[in-house]
Amino acid sequence: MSRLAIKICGLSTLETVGSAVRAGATHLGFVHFPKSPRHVEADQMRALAAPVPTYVERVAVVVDADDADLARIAETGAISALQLHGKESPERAAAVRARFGLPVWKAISVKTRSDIECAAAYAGAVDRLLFDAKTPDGAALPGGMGLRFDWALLRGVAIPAPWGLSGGLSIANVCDAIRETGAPLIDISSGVEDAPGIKSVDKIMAFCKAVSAC
Ligand SMILES: O=C(O)c1ccccc1NCC(=O)[C@H](O)[C@H](O)COP(=O)(O)O
Repeated sequence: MSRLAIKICGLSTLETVGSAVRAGATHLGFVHFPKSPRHVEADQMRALAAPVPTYVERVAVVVDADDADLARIAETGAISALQLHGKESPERAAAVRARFGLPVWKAISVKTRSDIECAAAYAGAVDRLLFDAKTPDGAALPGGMGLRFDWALLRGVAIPAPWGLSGGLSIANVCDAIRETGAPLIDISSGVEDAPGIKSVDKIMAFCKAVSAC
C-alpha cells in the first residue's frame, strides 16, 4: 500500500518549511492570495520552495488568478503544482495546465452531496481534486478557516481523479478522517497554527506523527 500523502499548507517561513519536510510531509502549500494571512509573493515562494528536496511537492495555492500572476509563480521554477482554489471552471483548469505545463489541482468546496458530484466535470482536466469545506458566503477566505464538511458525503462516490481531503483537520480528528474517507492525501493548514498565518513547528511535527500512527 502506498504511503499516505500529507500536505502542510500555508507555509511562509523557512523554519516551518524545514520542519514540515523533516516531519515527513509529502507536499508543501504556499498561498498566493493577498487577503490571506498566509499570503506569500512569488519571490518569497521561490525562496521558500527552492531549497526543498524535489521528492517533496511544492504546491502554489491561488484563487481565480490571472495568467500574469500564474506566470510569475511558474517562472520561479520552484513550484511543482498549481492548486486552483477559486471558482475556476474545468475549461480554465485545463487551459492553465496546458499553458504552464504544471500539474493542476482543483479545490472543490463542499457543503452538500451535489458539490461533490460537481467534481466529475473536472475529470481529465486536472491532476488532483482536493475536497475542502465550503466557507460561508462573505467569508474572507475560500480556505484555511478550519472548517470541516460532513465526510459521509464522500461515501460511495466514484472520484474521477487522484484526490485529497481538506478542511478542519486536526491531530484529534485526522485518524477518523482517514478511516471514514479512505483519503490518499490529507491537507491541513490552520490546525497546525498558533494563530492565523503563524505555523507551529511543534504542531506540524505532532500532526505528522499522529498521521503515521493512525
Ligand atoms: O489557507 C489560506 O489562507 C487559503 C486562502 C485562500 C485559498 C486557499 C487557502 N488555503 C487552502 C488550503 O489548501 C488549506 O490547507 C485548506 O483550505 C484547509 O485549511 P484548514 O481548514 O485551515 O486546515
